[in-house]
Amino acid sequence: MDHAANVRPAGPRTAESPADPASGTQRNDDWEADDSSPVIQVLEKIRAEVAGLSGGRVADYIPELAHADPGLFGVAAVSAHGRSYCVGDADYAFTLQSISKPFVYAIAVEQLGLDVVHEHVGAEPSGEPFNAISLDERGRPENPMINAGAIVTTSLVENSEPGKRFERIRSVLSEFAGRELEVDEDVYRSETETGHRNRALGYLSLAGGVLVGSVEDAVQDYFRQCALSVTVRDLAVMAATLAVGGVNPVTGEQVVSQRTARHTLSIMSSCGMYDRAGEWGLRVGIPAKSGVSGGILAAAPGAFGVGVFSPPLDDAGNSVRGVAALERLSDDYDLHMLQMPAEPPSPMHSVTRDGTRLEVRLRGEIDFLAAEQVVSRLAEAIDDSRVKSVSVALERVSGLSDAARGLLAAELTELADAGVDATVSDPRGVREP
Ligand SMILES: NC(=O)CC[C@H](N)C(=O)O
Repeated sequence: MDHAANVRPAGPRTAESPADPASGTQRNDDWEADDSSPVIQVLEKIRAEVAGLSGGRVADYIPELAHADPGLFGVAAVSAHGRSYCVGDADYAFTLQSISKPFVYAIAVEQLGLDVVHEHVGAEPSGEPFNAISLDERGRPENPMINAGAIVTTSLVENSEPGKRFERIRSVLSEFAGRELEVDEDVYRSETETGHRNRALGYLSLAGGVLVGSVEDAVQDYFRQCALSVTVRDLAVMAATLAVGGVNPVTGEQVVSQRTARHTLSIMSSCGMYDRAGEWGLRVGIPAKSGVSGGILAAAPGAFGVGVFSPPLDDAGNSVRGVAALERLSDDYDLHMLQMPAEPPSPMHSVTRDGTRLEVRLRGEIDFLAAEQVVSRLAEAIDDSRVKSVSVALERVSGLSDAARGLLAAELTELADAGVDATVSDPRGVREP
């Protein structure tokens, strides 16, 4: 493969601001930071720190992958609002390999539902290498992130037109990336000529009664999904799409449901790094997926999508510099998913008492936790003999979750039962489901 031909021209590197920088919620088509951005400086610092790490080996069991230059390194981050930050060999194209697995899992879950998918494949970390020959006691591969489970997951993807299953996979993965992804035919050919262990895993799953259709069809589509060509920027957009509930933050397209995105992040966090999943959870704590070409995709929920690329792998098959870069990023910038969240602003804009009347003005997005604060404050009015009436103002509320709506309604009933006259002003209609 001619790697020079694989270098895409750099994308637009404008420093244009989003249309409404103050809102921070504006979707950005191709908004990419320039070198002066402090976020770029953060990524540059991480690149400098990991550049000297020399361990690891470039994968060669797929012969075409052996040509990769071990010195390549690229990292990209895309924010929940679609702004992108790229450093190093960010436009170098490589193949997705196992990073395709969570996305094909998302397609299967979206089409068939979680329960049907997991009749065919487990959801437990295997503690074994990605190409292990193992099925659980029910005859299912242990999870959809190891090869056996991924081949089964691919076999589950439905398409109304027979033989067009891969086209469906390619098109949804392209929606995740926000651009048309294409197969690297050299890598595909190289794996189909040598990937007999994956065929064996397919037959084992067929014998277990969990692979649907023909093994060769499933394995062919699996090899093609692994050979889709991407850059770290693509990985970061794909990760950001999972991190923000299935909506691509660059194109604005809802690719999968919020629930499917959450299921996918769950599987990535328990099984995405093969037999290093526990260590990864401890040191990085960001749902992630690695691939043997040297890519790692990491999705920090609600915050960032990150893509890293560096071909030399450790003995679990994870990029050595990629792992080190994500460890630093997580630790230095508090991206661990179990990091204590910052205290959110109070949902009460003001609480005032005027004689016998208590007025509570709420603000922002009210979720279950915020509503719990509000109802506990309203409940104090029942014990306060000075208060005869309560007014709750929702003018500044931008949204109420179903759970919050339920808590508020129950507390208003409590107040009424206790003889406190409660009124709600809701000019924006946020109490309507
Ligand atoms: N870990 C990986 O990236 C493995 C993917 C590769 N296509 C294989 O099946 O062996």
